[in-house]
Amino acid sequence: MSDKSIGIFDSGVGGTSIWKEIHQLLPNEHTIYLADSINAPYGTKGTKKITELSVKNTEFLLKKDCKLIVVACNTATTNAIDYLRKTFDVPFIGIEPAIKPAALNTKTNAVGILATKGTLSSALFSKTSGRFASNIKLIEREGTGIVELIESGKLRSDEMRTLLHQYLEPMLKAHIDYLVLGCTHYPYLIPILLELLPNHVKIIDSGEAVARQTKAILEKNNLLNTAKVNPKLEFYTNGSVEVMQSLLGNSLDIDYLKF
Ligand SMILES: N[C@@H](CCC(=O)O)C(=O)O
Repeated sequence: MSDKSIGIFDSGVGGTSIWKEIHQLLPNEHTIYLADSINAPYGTKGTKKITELSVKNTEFLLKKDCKLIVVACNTATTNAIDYLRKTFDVPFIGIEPAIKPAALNTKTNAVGILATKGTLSSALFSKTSGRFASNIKLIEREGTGIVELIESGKLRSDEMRTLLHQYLEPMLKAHIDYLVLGCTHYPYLIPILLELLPNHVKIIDSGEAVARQTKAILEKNNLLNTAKVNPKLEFYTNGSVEVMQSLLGNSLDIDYLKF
């Protein structure tokens, strides 16, 4: 049993989509979320820079005595998680695009994946796609510009619809029946994607799986918080508090903090 916090970080506000899944599954846990929005997007940076920023984020959360770190960013996971695990003595949970379930279930043998350049060009991604998707057509598109629009509060904008339309077009031409969201900012696009995609295309993201894995690792290490307390929910950002608030809503008792 441990009443320390779960630490969660992302290049910005996107990882709050993962935080929601974790909070829903583990409502007793104290959490500290770190949005490094000033350095977003990570997806256009190289592995060295992404690793450096991920180390800085981890150190921030460890100074706050977190018991486990969730890397709520596909780009940071695919580029830096090996290094983090080697460097810090704390359990890490990462997130990767959910290619496996899409590849196993596709009927058209064509799966679309939208992710950042940093994720799609990583060694971990090519290993995972080689392993699970070698027999299917994988239509990869870099979501250039999407993270920037979300970070600047332009989630529901004409610019966003234009970008998405452009990225989905080649996927629809290839008759995909699954679209994998390979960036934690993208679950916020689902309402718009549902309007743009035909009904038979299913959207998959990895949020729920990450929450289940977080629970399993806490259990395994005897770190679950079994006390019935009101959890402390702290959200640190070096960007806009308003954008973060707009994604999380007002119903939760959250402390928003600048750093
Ligand atoms: N949250 C994003 C990071 C995107 C970015 O900063 O480019 C991810 O999962 O990949």
